[in-house]
Amino acid sequence: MTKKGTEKMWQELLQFPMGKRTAKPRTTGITMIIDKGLGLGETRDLLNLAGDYIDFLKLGFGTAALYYNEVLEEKIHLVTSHGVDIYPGGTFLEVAVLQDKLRQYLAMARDFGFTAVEISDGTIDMSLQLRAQAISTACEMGFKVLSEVGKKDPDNEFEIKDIIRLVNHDLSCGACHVIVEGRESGKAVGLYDREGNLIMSELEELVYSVRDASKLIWEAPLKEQQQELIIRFGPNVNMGNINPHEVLALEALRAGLRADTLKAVLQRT
Ligand SMILES: O=C(O)[C@H](CS(=O)(=O)O)OP(=O)(O)O
Repeated sequence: MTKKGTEKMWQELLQFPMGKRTAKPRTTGITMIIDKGLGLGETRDLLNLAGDYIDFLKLGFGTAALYYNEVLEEKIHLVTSHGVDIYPGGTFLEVAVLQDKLRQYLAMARDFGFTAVEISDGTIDMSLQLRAQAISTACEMGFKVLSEVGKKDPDNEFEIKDIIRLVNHDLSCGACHVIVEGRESGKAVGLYDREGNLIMSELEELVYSVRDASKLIWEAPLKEQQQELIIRFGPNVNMGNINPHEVLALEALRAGLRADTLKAVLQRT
């Protein structure tokens, strides 16, 4: 029995997703996963199981540099053939910027077949001018451009007003989405406190002040964060840095097929 067939059978019996869930290709309700080294077989399994629920796959950090060429090319082909955009981690671009090789980096990423890139300065310093130039050059080269706001070092954090300014800047330069930093850990970074709780006053200020909050992708690696974002924004909130093994679990949260969001999502139906 095909997956579609199975889903249809359940849907004849039960109404879900509760809340209106967007379908691919999506502009809201995006799920971005962080891939820290899935092999080809694992990637194929993941896409066969959950490809409908994945919009972007990030090859975390600089792991793209560590693949055998043929494996990377095959993986990119496999991922894109499932309608999923693929891009190297922002840290890899930061390495290229530090070495003054931005254009060459973008050209190589395009030659490999990456469909998106991330422009970030989580670890390095980047002038606004260079940031604007990086975003517009990548757009001209045909990439979907995701920018990211936030620093990885908790002692060198941006203030919320700086984050707001950068989000608006990046959207005006052509970024299709702006990622709000949350790292893999989801703790003591961006809008998360040391325990991983969302600092709601900052979140509300950000959402209220940016020109289009629907373009934000919240890095939310922990279930409690995903739950809180769905309760605040609904099933079609954009979320990133999702563990590949938790894509269906997140989709169940979005659809109200999990105790943690069942009532909240039902209320929106
Ligand atoms: O993949 C990366 O480069 C990092 C991962 S983490 O923040 O170091 O956990 O994320 P990015 O959002 O791309 O900067």
